[in-house]
Amino acid sequence: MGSSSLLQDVGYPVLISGLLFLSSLYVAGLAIYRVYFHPLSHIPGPRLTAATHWFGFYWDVFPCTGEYMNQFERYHAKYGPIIRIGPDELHCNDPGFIDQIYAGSGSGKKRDKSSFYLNGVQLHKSCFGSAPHDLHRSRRAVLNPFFSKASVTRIEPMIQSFCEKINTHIESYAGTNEPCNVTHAFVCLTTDIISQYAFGFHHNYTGTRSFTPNLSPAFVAGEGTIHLFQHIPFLLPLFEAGPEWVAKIAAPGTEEYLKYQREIYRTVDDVFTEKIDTKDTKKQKTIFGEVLNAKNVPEEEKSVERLKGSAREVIGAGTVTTANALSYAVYYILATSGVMTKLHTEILTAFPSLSSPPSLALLESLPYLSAVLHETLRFSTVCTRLPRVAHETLHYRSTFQGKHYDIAIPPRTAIGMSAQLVHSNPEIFPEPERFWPERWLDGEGKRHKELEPYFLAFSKGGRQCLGINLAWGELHIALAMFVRRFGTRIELFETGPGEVTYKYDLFEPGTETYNGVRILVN
Ligand code: HEM
Repeated sequence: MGSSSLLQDVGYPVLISGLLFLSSLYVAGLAIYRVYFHPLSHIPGPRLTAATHWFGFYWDVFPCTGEYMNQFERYHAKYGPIIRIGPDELHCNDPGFIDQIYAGSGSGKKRDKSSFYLNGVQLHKSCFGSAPHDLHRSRRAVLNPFFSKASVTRIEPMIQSFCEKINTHIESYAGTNEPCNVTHAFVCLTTDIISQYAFGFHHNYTGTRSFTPNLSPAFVAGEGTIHLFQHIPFLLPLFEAGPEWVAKIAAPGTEEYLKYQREIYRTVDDVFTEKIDTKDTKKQKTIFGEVLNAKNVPEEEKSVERLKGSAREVIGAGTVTTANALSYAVYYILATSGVMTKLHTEILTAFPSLSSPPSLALLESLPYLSAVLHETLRFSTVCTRLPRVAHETLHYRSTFQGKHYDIAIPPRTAIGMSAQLVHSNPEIFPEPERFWPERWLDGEGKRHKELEPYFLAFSKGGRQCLGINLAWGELHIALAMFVRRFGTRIELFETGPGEVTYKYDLFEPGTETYNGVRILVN
C-alpha cells in the first residue's frame, strides 16, 4: 500500500493525532527514564529539573532571563549539597568540594568542559572553548607564557600610561558637576590595554573624555544571548553569520556585539595580511606576534581560524571582567564609611609623587589595597556556575547542614559551583552582604590566606582564568592610580546598590539598571 492510499484510508486528523500521541509517548518515556533510570537518578533535586531542560529554559531564557542560578540556594536547602539542576547537570553548594570539582592539572585529574555550557559561545578554536582536557592543555600552553607574572611586569609601563590617560579625562570633570561614568572609563581602559598587548595596536577607546563609544553595551547584549544559545545551539551560527540589522530586530543591542566580533576577526585578518605588523621583534612584544614567530608552536595552532578564536577569547574575557571589578571597587570604596580614607592613606605612603607610580610588586604588598580588591571580587565575580566534567567518579562523603551524605557522581557528569553562592556563604564570609575588607586581614592588619581556598572569582584548577596575573596587575595599578589622584575629591552620583548587586546570571553579573557607576569630581 502506497503512502497516499494510507493517507486516504486514515485521513490527516488521525495521522496527526497518531504522531502527536507517539511524540507525547516519547517525551513522557524520556522524562520517566531521566527521573527513574538515568545514571544520575539517585541525585536529589526537583523532579522537573531531572526530567527536562525546559525547566532551565524557563528560568534562564523565557519568560525569565538568567534567573535559574537564583533558585539553587533554596533547592540546596531542600535537597542537600549536591543537586540535579538538569537531566545531565549537577550543582554543588559545599565549598569543601571545590578541589574535587575544579582539580588542577598537577593533581593528574582530567577536567573537560560541558558541551551544553560551551554551546552558549561556541568558541571552538580557543582555550576557553576546548571541551576535552588534553586539547585544552595544549592550547593553553601556547598562551600561558604571555600571562605569567614576569610578562605582566614587562607591560607595567603600558598599563600605567593608559591609566594616566583615563585619569586625565576624569580630571577634566573636576568642578563641573557633570557626572563621569567610571564603568565606561574602565571598559575603555581594559579594552585598549588588552588590544595593545595582543596586537600592538588599539582602537583608542581611551581617547575621549566621554568614554563613548565603549564595549559595555555590546557585552551586556551579547551575554544576554548565551543561555538561549546553550539551549538552542544551532541559532548561534545563524546569528553570527547574519546581518547586523536582523540581530538588532531580534535582540536589540546584539548588533553591537556582532560588530565588535567582526572587528576582531578583521584585525586578525589584518595580522595575517601583514597590514598590522605584530612580528616586528624590535617593537613591544605582542601575543599574536610571538605566537606567529614561535618555532615550538605547531603550525595548525597558528591558523587564522585558531587565532580568531584566541583573539575573541582574550579580548572578550579581558575587558568587561576587569572593568566591572574596578567600577565595583569605586562604588564600594565610596559607599562604605571609612574605606576611602584608609585606602587613600595607605596608597599615599607608597605613592608619594603623583608622577611616579610605584612598581606593581610594591602595590601588591599593600595589605589594605589587596584586601579591598579581594573583597570587591567577592562581589564582582563571574557569576555563572562554571561546570566541569571529571573523567573519574567523584565521591562526596560529608556532613552538610547536620546531615551525612554519601554520593557517588558518575564519571563524565557536568557539575558546577556558583561562585556567588560560595562568596555569600555566611559560615565562610560572616555578614556576607557587608563590604568589609578587614575580613582578609589578620589582627595586625596583615593579609592572611585563610579565605583563599574559597575565593572563586577566577575559578580554580587547570581551567581557571588565563589572565589572572594581568587582571591583578590592572586592578592594582588602575585602582592605586585612581585613588592616589582623586582620593577624597570624589563622590557617587545617582549610583545605588542596584548597580553592583547582580540579579541575573548573564555570565558577567547582570545588574538592575546597567547605568554604570557614576561619580562627581570635586
Ligand atoms: C577581574 C577580572 C577577571 C575575572 C573575574 C575573570 C574570571 C574568569 C573566570 C571565572 C574564568 C573561568 C571561566 C570558565 O570556567 O569557563 C576565566 C577564564 C578566562 N579568562 Fe578571565 N577573568 C578576569 C580577567 C581576565 C583577563 C584580564 C584576561 C586576559 C586575557 C582573561 C582571560 C581569560 C581566558 C582566556 C579564560 C579562559 C581560560 C581557559 O579556559 O583556559 N580574564 N576568567
